[in-house]
Amino acid sequence: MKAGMSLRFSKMHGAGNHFLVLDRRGGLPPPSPALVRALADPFTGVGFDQLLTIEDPPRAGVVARFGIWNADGSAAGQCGNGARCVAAWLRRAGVAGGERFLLDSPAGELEVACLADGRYRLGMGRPDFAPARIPFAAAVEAGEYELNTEAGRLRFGAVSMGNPHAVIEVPSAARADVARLGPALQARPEFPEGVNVGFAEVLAADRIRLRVYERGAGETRACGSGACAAVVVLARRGRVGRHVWVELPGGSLEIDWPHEDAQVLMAGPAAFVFEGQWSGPDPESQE
Ligand SMILES: N[C@H](CCC[C@H](N)C(=O)O)C(=O)O
Repeated sequence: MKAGMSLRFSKMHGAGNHFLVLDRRGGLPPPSPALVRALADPFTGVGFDQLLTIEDPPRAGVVARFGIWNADGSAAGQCGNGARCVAAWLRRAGVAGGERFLLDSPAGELEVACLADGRYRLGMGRPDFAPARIPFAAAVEAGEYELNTEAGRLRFGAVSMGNPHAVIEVPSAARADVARLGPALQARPEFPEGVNVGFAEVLAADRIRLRVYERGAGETRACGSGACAAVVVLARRGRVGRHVWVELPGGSLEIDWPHEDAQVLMAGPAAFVFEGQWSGPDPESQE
């Protein structure tokens, strides 16, 4: 994008996980990492956890594709809360017509269902526990791992939901030292592409509390793929059932994982906050 740029965007959130939504279907080039960082600045930019782009669909039958950038400018493979906001954006724009449609994401196609209560339910794909595809450097797929970090020895489950997740079970999510343990695990070389770190407190077989220190964004008020990751890790451990309410600081998500080979279903809200226009110099020339 050239000097003296101007961008129209939508500001949205899904359970408090907040986004800038940029329509690229008119041929807008992908945002540079420098532009993402400039827009993410809460003081001189717009402020968000992720920037989501709306893009032309890769094939007939798919309504649109969306791209995902974390606030630090890094690209991501999946964003559950963001996918619901993209679905709401496409519905309001009249691009998506019916109650059910397909979206394409960097992690593949997602089935969207618009629920009568105003929430959106997404098929988030099947969890992948294979270390090589998380990616996580482990000799064998153990599901559960331990690592010595600068914040002490941590025990966690590891899984990909199209993006990498580590889930640590804690006695109290409120008292978890998220700001110290999250970066400590992310710093480990065993996660060569980084990792989103979830801190899960089991309240009942169908209810957990969760906080997530996200890759490229820090602690967010909610993480959709993180909620899916926490449920599948805890379900495999026998700590929760197959239908779980996940209570995050910004709201609740409803997760279903019918059986070991099934895809994970996530239902939750999507909200519009405001429409805006950003103008500024090309950050590429500033960095
Ligand atoms: N930070 C994540 C992307 C956003 C995921 C989260 N906001 C969600 O709702 O799934 C990553 O780098 O993999």
